[in-house]
Amino acid sequence: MSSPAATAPLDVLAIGRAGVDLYPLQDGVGLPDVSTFGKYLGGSAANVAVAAARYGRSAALISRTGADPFGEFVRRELSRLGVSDRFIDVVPGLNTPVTFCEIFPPDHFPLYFYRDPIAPDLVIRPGEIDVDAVRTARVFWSTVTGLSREPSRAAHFAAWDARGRRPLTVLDLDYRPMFWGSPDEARSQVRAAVGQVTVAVGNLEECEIAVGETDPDRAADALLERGVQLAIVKQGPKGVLAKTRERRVEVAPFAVAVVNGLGAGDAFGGALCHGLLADWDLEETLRWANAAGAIVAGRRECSTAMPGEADVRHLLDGSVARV
Ligand SMILES: Nc1ncnc2c1ncn2[C@@H]1O[C@H](COP(=O)(O)OP(=O)(O)O)[C@@H](O)[C@H]1O
Ligand SMILES: O=C(O)C[C@@H](O)[C@H](O)C(=O)COP(=O)(O)O
Repeated sequence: MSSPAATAPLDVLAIGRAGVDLYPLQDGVGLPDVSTFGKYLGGSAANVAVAAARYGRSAALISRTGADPFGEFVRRELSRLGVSDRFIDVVPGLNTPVTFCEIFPPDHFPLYFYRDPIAPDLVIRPGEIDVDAVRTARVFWSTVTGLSREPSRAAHFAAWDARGRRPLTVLDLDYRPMFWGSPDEARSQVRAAVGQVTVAVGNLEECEIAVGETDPDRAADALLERGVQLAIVKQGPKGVLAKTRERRVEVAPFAVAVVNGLGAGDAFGGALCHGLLADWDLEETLRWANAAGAIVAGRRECSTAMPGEADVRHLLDGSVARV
């Protein structure tokens, strides 16, 4: 795969976490008993960019790594997987983040993030944002982790200011409690961020942080009331609800034998970008995104597990029964 030309507007520009996922090669055991690990590109925003690139979309990631061999791996792997690394800088003195998980199918996948004292992706400064790239990207994708610390928080707001709430400005509500001082701190930052975007996507726990609602319909309505044009509430193996001012669409999930549910949300995100860019009907886009999520839930890792068009079509064409 080739990286997009530096001058052309990107289909998808994401900003956020990039790192190394070290995932157990044994399932059903805790980390004290795991003996071997696989090494994969990780980080939610990186995964979404890779997922979009899999469908032929031009994609780039704004992020940072440490000045270490894992940082080199992240940049090399992004490029190999079709995501431009031209907005990835090195932060001297910090380590590239490493993430471990435990794999207890079908529904228990605890994550262990090693991002202390601060992850390089949280030291992106406002003046370092390529505002032209942010303004012209067809999709600008961000996640709420970027709001958890300065200077990254100011950099996100600078990017949104430059973009001016232009469609398709997406916020992944991706709330990870361990990155925040308190849920209340997250609430106030995420609420301010919702007012900058046109699409919000999150699960029920994340919607509670964003708008104080845990009922899917009420959560979507509350996001729309804050000026979002498309609100998407993911419910894991229960599927997804999406609302615009005119429409309410609910799409069932696909049944899969779950290996590792981590990464399903990012697969959903990359597929969502693809469907929105293609201007597909909302229901069709969500069916595609659910299928992509299910495929990754059926695989061990995240980035390199992202499906291509043929994989998704295979599932959509009914080769595997729907729930
Ligand atoms: N166990 C599963 N079986 C089938 N589909 C799944 C499963 N987990 C997730 N998905 C699909 O992936 C989408 C995103 O996953 P979800 O777990 O809701 O995201 P997140 O990881 O961000 O919370 C879901 O809407 C669903 O369609
Ligand atoms: O997001 C991270 O920093 C690590 C990811 O690579 C990770 O595996 C993950 O949590 C995926 O997120 P999800 O798609 O929301 O399950």
